[in-house]
Amino acid sequence: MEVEKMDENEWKYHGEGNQSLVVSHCQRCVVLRFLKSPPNQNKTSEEILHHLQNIVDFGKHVMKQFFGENYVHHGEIIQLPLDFVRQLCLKIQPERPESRCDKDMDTLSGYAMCLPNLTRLQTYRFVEHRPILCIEIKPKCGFIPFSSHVSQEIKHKVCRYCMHQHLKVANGKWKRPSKYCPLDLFSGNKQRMHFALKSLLQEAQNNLKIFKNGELIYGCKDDQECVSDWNELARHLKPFFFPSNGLVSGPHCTRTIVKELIHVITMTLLSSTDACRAGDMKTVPISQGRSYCEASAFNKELVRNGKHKLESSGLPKGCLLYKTLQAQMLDMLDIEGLYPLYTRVEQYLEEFPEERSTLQIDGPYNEAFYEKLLDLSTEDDGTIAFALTKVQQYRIAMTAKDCSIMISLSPCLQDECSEQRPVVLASKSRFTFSVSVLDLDLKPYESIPHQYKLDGKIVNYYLKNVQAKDDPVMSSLFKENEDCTLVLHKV
Ligand SMILES: O=P(O)(O)O[C@@H]1[C@@H](OP(=O)(O)O)[C@H](OP(=O)(O)O)[C@H](O)[C@H](OP(=O)(O)O)[C@H]1OP(=O)(O)O
Ligand SMILES: Nc1ncnc2c1ncn2[C@@H]1O[C@H](COP(=O)(O)OP(=O)(O)OP(=O)(O)O)[C@@H](O)[C@H]1O
Repeated sequence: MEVEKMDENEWKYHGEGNQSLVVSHCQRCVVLRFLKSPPNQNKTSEEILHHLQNIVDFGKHVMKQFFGENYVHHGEIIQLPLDFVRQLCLKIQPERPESRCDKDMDTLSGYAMCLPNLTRLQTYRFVEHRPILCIEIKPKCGFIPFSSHVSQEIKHKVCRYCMHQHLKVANGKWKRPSKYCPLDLFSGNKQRMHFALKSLLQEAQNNLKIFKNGELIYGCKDDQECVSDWNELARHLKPFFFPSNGLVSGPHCTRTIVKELIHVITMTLLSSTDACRAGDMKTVPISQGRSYCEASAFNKELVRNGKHKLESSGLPKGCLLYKTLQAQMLDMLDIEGLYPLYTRVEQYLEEFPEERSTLQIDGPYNEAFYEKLLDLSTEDDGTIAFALTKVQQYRIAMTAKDCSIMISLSPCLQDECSEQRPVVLASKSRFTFSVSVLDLDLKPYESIPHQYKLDGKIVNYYLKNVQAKDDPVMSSLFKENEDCTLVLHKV
C-alpha cells in the first residue's frame, strides 16, 4: 500500500468492538484496524506500536500454531500519515454506534494493522469479482467447566453464556435473552447445531453478523439497532441459493432459504480445511465434563418431550470449531482455580518487579512463549513456573472464548470446482468457501481479577433470580437473605 497517497475518501467505516475500530477500502479487499482507548487515556506512539507488534506476533507465533496457518490472518503493522488518520476519524465518526463511542480511535500514533478484508476475501489466494456472502459468528465458550475448583454446582450444569444472558438482559445490554447455547453449536450434532444457528438468526446480539459483498445486511449495528427481518434476509440470499428459478416469495420461501443458509454454515463449520502444529495436542478430552447445558432451550424441549439423552456427535478434529474448543479448554482450572495462581504470580512480581519481562507477561509472544504453553500438567508443585504457565494458558483460553469465526461463500458452477478450493453444496447451488478466525488479541494479564469478579456476579445473579424461581426451597432461602449478593469462592 502506498501510504503517501492515502485518501480518506477511499475508506469507509466497517465495524468495531470494544478494543478496535475497523475501516475497509472501497475497492480493494483490505481493512485497517485501529486501536481504541478511553478519552484522555491516550497511549504514547511507542506503546501503541508495542501493543500492535504484540498482536501481530501473537497471531503469527502462537495462534497460528493452535488454529492452523490458513485460518489465522495476523496482518501487518502500517504507519500512516497523521493527517490521513485525523481526516478518516472525522469522516467515520457519524457512522459509529453510540454505544461504542465511550472510546476513541487512536489518531495520535499513526499506527494501524492492515489485514485482508475477510468479508470480501475470495477463497484463499484467488482474486475474483463475484458476489460474496460472509457470516461472522462469535461462538463464545463451548464447554462446561470440569474443574474440581468450581465451588457452585450450577457451573457444572449451566454454561456461562446461558447464565450471562440473564445478567445482560437485567443490565439492559440486550432487550431479550437469546436461545443460543454455545454447547449446541460446539456439539457437532447437526440437529443441535441447526438449532443453535437458528437461535442466532432469531436474536443475533453481538454473536452473528451477515455481510453481502462486504456490506452488513444482518445483525446488530448497535446494541440498540438490530436488523433481524428474515424476509429481508431471504430477499438478499435468494440469488445465492436459488440462482436460476424463481422461488415464489412468502413465508415458505423465507423458511426454505434460511434452512439452506443454516445447512451451508453447518457444513462449512464442520469442514477441515487446515492442519496445525498443535493439532494433536489434546488439551482435555472433549468427553470430560457435561456435553450439554441444562438451560439450553434445545435440551429443555427434549426433556419436555420425554427424551433425556442429548446427542453430541463430537466435532471432526480438523475443523475450526474443534480447534477453538481445544484452545478454550486450556482453561482447565476455571477462574476459581486460576485466581489463587494469579495471586501467587502477583506476589512474586511485587517482590521481583524486574522479573516481569523475563516471565514474558507482556510479551514478546514468540516461539519460546508458545513452547511454554504446551505443559498441560495440573499438578501444582507450588512453583512460580506452574502458576505462570496456568495464567498464560488461561489468557489463551479467554482469547479463544471471545474470538469470531468468519465464513465466506462465493457461488461457483459445477465445472469450476478445483481440488484446491473447498466446496459446499446447497440444494440448488454450490459455493467455494473459506473459514477464518479473527480477533485473536491476547487478553491482558490485568483482566484476571475482573474475570474473577464477573464470574461471581454471573453465577450469583443466576442462582438468585433464575434458578431460585424454579426451585421453591431456594427461592424462600434467598428471600430470607435478600442482601446476600456475594458468591464466595474458595481460595
Ligand atoms: O466477558 P464477556 O464474556 O462478557 O466478553 C466480553 C464481550 O462481551 P460479550 O459477552 O461477548 O457480549 C465484549 O464484547 P462487546 O464489547 O460487549 O461486544 C468484549 O469482546 C470483551 O473483550 P475485551 O475485554 O474488550 O477484550 C469481552 O470480555 P473478555 O471477558 O473476553 O475480556
Ligand atoms: N480482517 C477483517 N475483515 C473484515 N472485517 C473485520 C476484520 N477484522 C475485524 N472486522 C470487523 O470488525 C469488527 C470489530 O473487530 P474486532 O472483533 O477485531 O474488534 P475488537 O474491538 O477487538 O472486538 P471485541 O469487542 O471482541 O474486543 C468485527 O466484528 C468484524 O465485523
